[in-house]
Amino acid sequence: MAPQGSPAPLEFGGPLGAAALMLLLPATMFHLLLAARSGPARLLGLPAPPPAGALWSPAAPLLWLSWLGLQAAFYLLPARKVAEGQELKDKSRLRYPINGFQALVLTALLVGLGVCAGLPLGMLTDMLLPLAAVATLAAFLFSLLLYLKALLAPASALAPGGNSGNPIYDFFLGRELNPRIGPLDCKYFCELRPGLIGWVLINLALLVQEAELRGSPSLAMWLVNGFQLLYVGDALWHEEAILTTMDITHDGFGFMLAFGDLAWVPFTYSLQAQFLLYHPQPLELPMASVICLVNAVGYYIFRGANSQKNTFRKNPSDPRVAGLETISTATGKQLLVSGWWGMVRHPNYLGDLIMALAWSLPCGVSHLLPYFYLLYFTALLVHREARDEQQCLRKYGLAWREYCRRVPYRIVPYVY
Ligand SMILES: NC(=O)C1=CN([C@@H]2O[C@H](COP(=O)(O)OP(=O)(O)OC[C@H]3O[C@@H](n4cnc5c(N)ncnc54)[C@H](OP(=O)(O)O)[C@@H]3O)[C@@H](O)[C@H]2O)C=CC1
Ligand SMILES: CC(C)=CCC[C@@H](C)[C@H]1CC=C2C3=C(CC[C@@]21C)[C@@]1(C)CC[C@H](O)C(C)(C)[C@@H]1CC3
Repeated sequence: MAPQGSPAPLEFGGPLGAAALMLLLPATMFHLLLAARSGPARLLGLPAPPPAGALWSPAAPLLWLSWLGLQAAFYLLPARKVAEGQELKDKSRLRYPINGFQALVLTALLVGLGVCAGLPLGMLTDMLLPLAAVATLAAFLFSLLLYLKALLAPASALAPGGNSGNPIYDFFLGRELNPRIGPLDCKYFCELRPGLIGWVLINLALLVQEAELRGSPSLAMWLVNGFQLLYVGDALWHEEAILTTMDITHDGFGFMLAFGDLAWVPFTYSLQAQFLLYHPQPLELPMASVICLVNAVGYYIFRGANSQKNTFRKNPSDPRVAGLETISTATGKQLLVSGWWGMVRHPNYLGDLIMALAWSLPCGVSHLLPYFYLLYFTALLVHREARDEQQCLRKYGLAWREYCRRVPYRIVPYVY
């Protein structure tokens, strides 16, 4: 265990790993976008190269910037609540507007009005490659600006992780913990608004385009749209909960999150809907009902576990959690050892993975491509679990070891 106060150990394979990821992640994203459009739709193997000019459109930067501007404007509107973040190194707490769900509703109203006025939403699907190119470029430029901005930031504003002194590693992980431009908190804004809401908008455009091509959207397309809308709506409804995640409290804002939020989430998380537009899949009602049940079970575990921990962290005496068994730690905080958090050490990851399976199943079993999200997400959560484990061991020491003894499985009971 690294002693408290020592420099954070290098993650993601250090500078070499960070450099490789900065090339691999955008390459994978474009590979997936092209594979979804190609006839064989192979996850592995090279898809046909895009026709000349398919990666660029002069309208794309304008469209993308307008989208970012619109979401920033919604962020700055009066909020139903202003929440305080975790205590920072200098003992202060930042304030965050809780109006993400409002931004989703306003976006839906605006898009609805646009469609009634003749906006060709389905045509957005032809712009996905150029928009992904703009988002990738923007993520690189934005990360560079954030890196330079951090040079002027006080030491107390720097993240525990992204300040190793190696420019490649620090550019990737992000140096400043909570960079702000005026009232806009860049990381909090990017993590929940343009990418997540953009994801459901892309899904909707794919559904509209399918209806235009084939007369009506398929049942599979409805399911994928419905499940992912529920997931995004849930994230925005419980927006305040993100303030305690490691992305906000531990990770700096660098290329990893900028690219992840602005490009990776909207363009790769919509892969199932993209696949379905180009490769329609038959789905009968009985199978659809089973898939809905799988999603419902996943959501029940995901929401139950996340809400239980959030309620407990806000107020351990809340009657909904007061009866649960706990372990005391030297920091004064307690750890739950019964309820969802007594079943495995990351029950919320288990629920999230079950939902990920339900999002791929409507795409049938003839192709591996729509299962990319499940495979990637398993790798991401296994790695994230290991990172969180290290951080908890550093925070809670022996109490964490005792928790691991009492709750031996990490994500899947009796398996892992
Ligand atoms: N769709 C996607 O791409 C992604 C989704 N997610 C989802 O985001 C959600 C949040 O995940 P994440 O931020 O990784 O982590 P968690 O919400 O699991 O939070 C981990 C933290 O919870 C606290 N904790 C751990 N065990 C206990 C316990 N027994 N009792 C009380 N508190 C405990 C610790 O913090 P402390 O003690 O300081 O409170 C720990 O650091 C998950 O549902 C995950 O599936 C995450 C990444 C990507
Ligand atoms: C491969 C790559 C570029 C990695 C970067 C990782 C990011 C894509 C993810 C890190 C944590 C995330 C979270 C969500 C989306 C993906 C990223 C940004 C999240 C907003 C999805 C909705 C959930 O309900 C959530 C709010 C719990 C979640 C928070 C973490």
